Amino acid sequence: MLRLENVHAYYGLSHILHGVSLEVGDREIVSLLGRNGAGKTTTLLAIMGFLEPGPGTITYRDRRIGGLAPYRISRMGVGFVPQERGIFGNLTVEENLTVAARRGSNGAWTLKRIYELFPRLRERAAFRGSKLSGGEQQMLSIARALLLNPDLIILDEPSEGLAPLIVQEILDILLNVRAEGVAVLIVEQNLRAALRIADRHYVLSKGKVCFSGTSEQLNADETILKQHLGV
Ligand SMILES: Nc1ncnc2c1ncn2[C@@H]1O[C@H](COP(=O)(O)OP(=O)(O)OP(=O)(O)O)[C@@H](O)[C@H]1O
Repeated sequence: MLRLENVHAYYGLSHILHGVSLEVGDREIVSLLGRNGAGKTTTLLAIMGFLEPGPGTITYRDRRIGGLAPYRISRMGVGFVPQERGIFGNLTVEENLTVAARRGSNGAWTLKRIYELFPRLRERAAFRGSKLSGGEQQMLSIARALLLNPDLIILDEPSEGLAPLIVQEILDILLNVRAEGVAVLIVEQNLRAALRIADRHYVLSKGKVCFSGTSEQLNADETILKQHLGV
């Protein structure tokens, strides 16, 4: 569904990604791991069209998306949940959701279904975005991405700064989302969270993939765990 082949990315003159290749299949949950500064966020920004395209190819459903504007990539069915969450603090939860829904197609994800998946958001429907807890903001950000009816949802460290119980809740939501047919690419610092939900993992180091494999293979690779994941 999503394929990166030998992708390079730059911030000005700084060469950050040095030939990243990875794949996400239909209905798969794939994690992207690595230490701070390894290039995880940069990889997501390159996929979503926020960076000038460098050498390498990025394809989504066999169409090249490198160089397309972010809104076009999201309209093709790629939802993005950025690290800073991107919700409107001065709008209510329901307004945040209806603004997102209006931009989407008449697809499967409706406000009603979103409230079934996120009962907390229904309870908080009249609250302003800025009054939500970190976990609720993260849920709202995921809900907004789903209302665009994506086939693939990409998340940048959704567990960052959240209490373990809320992290569990968010991981359960992502498992439900996958059960509905949506593939997931998730950047994580939290190895346990990644091992819990992802089918396969990629580990980045200095802008290169230094490991790719299943949870079982990752758990068995002590060098990768020690050197690149600090376990
Ligand atoms: N806007 C920018 N301009 C220049 N360099 C940047 C910029 N953003 C990130 N970098 C550099 O790019 C490298 C990769 O950063 P990136 O944010 O992709 O890492 P990461 O793996 O997501 O780590 P983190 O968990 O810290 O977000 C780092 O060396 C970082 O300092």
